[in-house]
Amino acid sequence: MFRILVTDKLDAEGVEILKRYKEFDVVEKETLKGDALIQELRGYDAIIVRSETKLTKEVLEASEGLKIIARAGVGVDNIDVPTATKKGIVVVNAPSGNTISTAEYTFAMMIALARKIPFAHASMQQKVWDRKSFKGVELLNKTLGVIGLGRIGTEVAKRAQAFGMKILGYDPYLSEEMATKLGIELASLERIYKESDFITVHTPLTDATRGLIGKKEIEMMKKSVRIINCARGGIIDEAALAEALKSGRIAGAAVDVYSKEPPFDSANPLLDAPNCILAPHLGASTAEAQYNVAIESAEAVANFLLHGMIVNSVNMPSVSKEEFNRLKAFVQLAERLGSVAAQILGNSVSICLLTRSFLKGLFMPFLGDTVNYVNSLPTAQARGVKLEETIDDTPCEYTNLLKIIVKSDKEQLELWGTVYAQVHGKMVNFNNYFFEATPSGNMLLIANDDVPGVVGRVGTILGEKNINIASMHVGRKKETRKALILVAIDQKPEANVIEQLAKVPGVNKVKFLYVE
Ligand SMILES: NC(=O)C1=CN([C@@H]2O[C@H](COP(=O)(O)OP(=O)(O)OC[C@H]3O[C@@H](n4cnc5c(N)ncnc54)[C@H](O)[C@@H]3O)[C@@H](O)[C@H]2O)C=CC1
Ligand SMILES: O=C(O)C(=O)COP(=O)(O)O
Repeated sequence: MFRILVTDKLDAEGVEILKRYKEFDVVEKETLKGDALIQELRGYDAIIVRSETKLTKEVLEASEGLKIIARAGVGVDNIDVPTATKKGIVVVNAPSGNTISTAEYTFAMMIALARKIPFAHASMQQKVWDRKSFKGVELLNKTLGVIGLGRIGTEVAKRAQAFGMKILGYDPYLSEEMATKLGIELASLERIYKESDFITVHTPLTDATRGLIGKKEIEMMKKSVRIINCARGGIIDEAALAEALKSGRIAGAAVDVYSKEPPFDSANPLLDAPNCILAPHLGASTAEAQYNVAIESAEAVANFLLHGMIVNSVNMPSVSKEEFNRLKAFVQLAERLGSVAAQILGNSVSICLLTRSFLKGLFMPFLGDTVNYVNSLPTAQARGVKLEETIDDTPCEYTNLLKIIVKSDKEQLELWGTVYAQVHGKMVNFNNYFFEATPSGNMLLIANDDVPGVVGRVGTILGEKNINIASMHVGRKKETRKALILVAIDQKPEANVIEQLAKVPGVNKVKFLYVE
């Protein structure tokens, strides 16, 4: 039975999906904070949150048994992802379910700003019929600066085109070709600040985007500019924006998100800034978006807990269901080869999903269960392991081949594996000894001279000790007259058996291996 905690308000359909599984115990709680969250979280396998629950370093460090955090939305800045990764907790989000809602909302903000609708509404509520104070501007032929051209930014740009706006865009990760296709002119931030009539930000909050627009940037802008932030509080410096509004340096702003939410106890200067539309983080608050993200998150949690399948992870490579099924045998094989390498080389190794699987296998014999698919890569990096991954399409004698080369201070090990019929993972090369074996369970790896009698004597000794041989594979190098025998056995042999085998004439080395 897996325990799943749902905090923040998740659409009922998402909760229903999870409750349909007999394997899940689903508990719904209001948004929890601090100690209450720490206490409650103990013993849960999964948690589903929106933006209100803060899964801080302290909360995650105190958690026990948590395997997956699902964010029913895009931004994961309420989750300490590095701590989750260190603890081996998969973090997934629901990246596309609220894109349209947030893009439409940004547009609603832009038009409301251009036509001063909320201010006119407030005046009407005061029973003032004022037709002079609320003269606005058209969007036609105006320049819109879009900073961050991901899912939401590009949808905003598409809508702006329909309104006849010119779009200047900035996103270090968007190619010129793609921008042109989208009808966006890529421009420097400086040009966007200088030429735009409206500026909207759609980036995540990162060290690079925190305070992206501050006093200096506002100084470059037109006096008539209107600024919109439906992305994350803190991308635009709140004090600088409030000051620009109060001094009339800019025409207006629309803000949905704040550096601290709710912003009331932090005396946010935007609260009493003029010409500023404020909303309580509503970009994704539509029936459609909430339905979409709840289903995406519930399915991600179910697929992970029941099948180990990872989709939309922000700290693990994601694979689709089809890809996962195709890769399953490779993942297992890579992990097993990693385990073989670790036991051969010892733990002084200096050196996609398969790499992580291999690394998991490589570190498990020394670090035990603390290492998993999520933290195997950071574990390797923290130990100074150098990694190189290459994909080679050149045809070879195998339909697929996983080649792994591990270098330690003292030696180098080359392992090859292949998967047959999408399920049977075989090790086919061990340091240029070719054979075909399943690296699993109790095994003896015997390096010997390629002379008659060795295999027989090994079999006799094991038989005398009542150790059953499950399979035996021999790889030979004719040029050096050396051989390698991999013997799968039903139980772990005593140390004296290994000593006895090592004394067999022609045997040079015997190593016991155990692979899950
Ligand atoms: N107000 C609300 O309720 C909602 C807010 N959001 C927020 O909107 C933002 C955008 O979401 P999506 O478009 O779904 O994300 P996305 O990941 O599709 O797009 C973000 C874009 O920002 C770009 N970017 C990153 N660093 C940048 C930098 N330094 N300068 C310029 N561009 C940079 C990335 O290349 C990417 O293209 C996120 O912060 C998300 O949390 C999303 C949904 C609802
Ligand atoms: O998806 C996002 O990034 C959002 O900001 C939406 O937040 P919410 O789920 O409405 O608390």
